[in-house]
Amino acid sequence: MQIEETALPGLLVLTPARFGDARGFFSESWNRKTLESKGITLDFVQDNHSVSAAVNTLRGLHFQAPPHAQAKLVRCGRGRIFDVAVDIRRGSPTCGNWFGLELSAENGKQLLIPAGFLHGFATREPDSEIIYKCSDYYAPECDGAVLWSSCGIDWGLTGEPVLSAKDAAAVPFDTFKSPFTWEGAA
Ligand SMILES: Cc1cn([C@H]2C[C@H](O)[C@@H](COP(=O)(O)OP(=O)(O)O[C@H]3O[C@H](C)C(=O)[C@H](O)[C@H]3O)O2)c(=O)[nH]c1=O
Repeated sequence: MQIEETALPGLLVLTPARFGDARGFFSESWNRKTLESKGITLDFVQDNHSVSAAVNTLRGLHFQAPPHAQAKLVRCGRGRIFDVAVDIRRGSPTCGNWFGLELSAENGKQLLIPAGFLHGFATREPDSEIIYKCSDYYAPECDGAVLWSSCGIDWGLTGEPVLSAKDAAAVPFDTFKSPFTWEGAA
């Protein structure tokens, strides 16, 4: 398991080992003990799985507010996505900053997103599949969204995004009031 820090504190890129042979490969996509041995102690309770048919499908930017904030461990099971997290922890040195990277079935990379971040992705291939672990259960009453085009993110779209009505009508970042604070803030 390779673990890389990013410019946003707490946001990590994980690359599990792959054991290849003539049949293909085997990989432990998640192992609690492995993460705990690296100091990552998240208690995941729900797995999510979505498939997006069209290229340039954009889902996000979403979060769940406390008391049901979710950390997520995101990977791509088929195709290719550009996965994005935005730091919305008030008082964080990188509050308002975003990070994105390509997750694909081929590169096997994962994004570990702590609570306190917006999450979204745009698909780069048809029928791309995202699979992600969440550290709290779905709580629609705590569900929130920020407009995908209001955070200065370079999504790398090659056409108009395919959006849900909810995402198309989300609040712009500059009027959004984050429910998260930076733990280390004085
Ligand atoms: C998130 C969620 C949704 N649902 C139901 C609610 C709706 O009837 C249906 C589609 O939900 P939504 O349009 O919110 O799905 P996405 O647009 O893929 O949202 C997700 O995409 C972004 C990238 C995320 O990180 C979040 O996990 C999540 O917000 O699934 C559930 O039953 N359980 C759930 O945990």
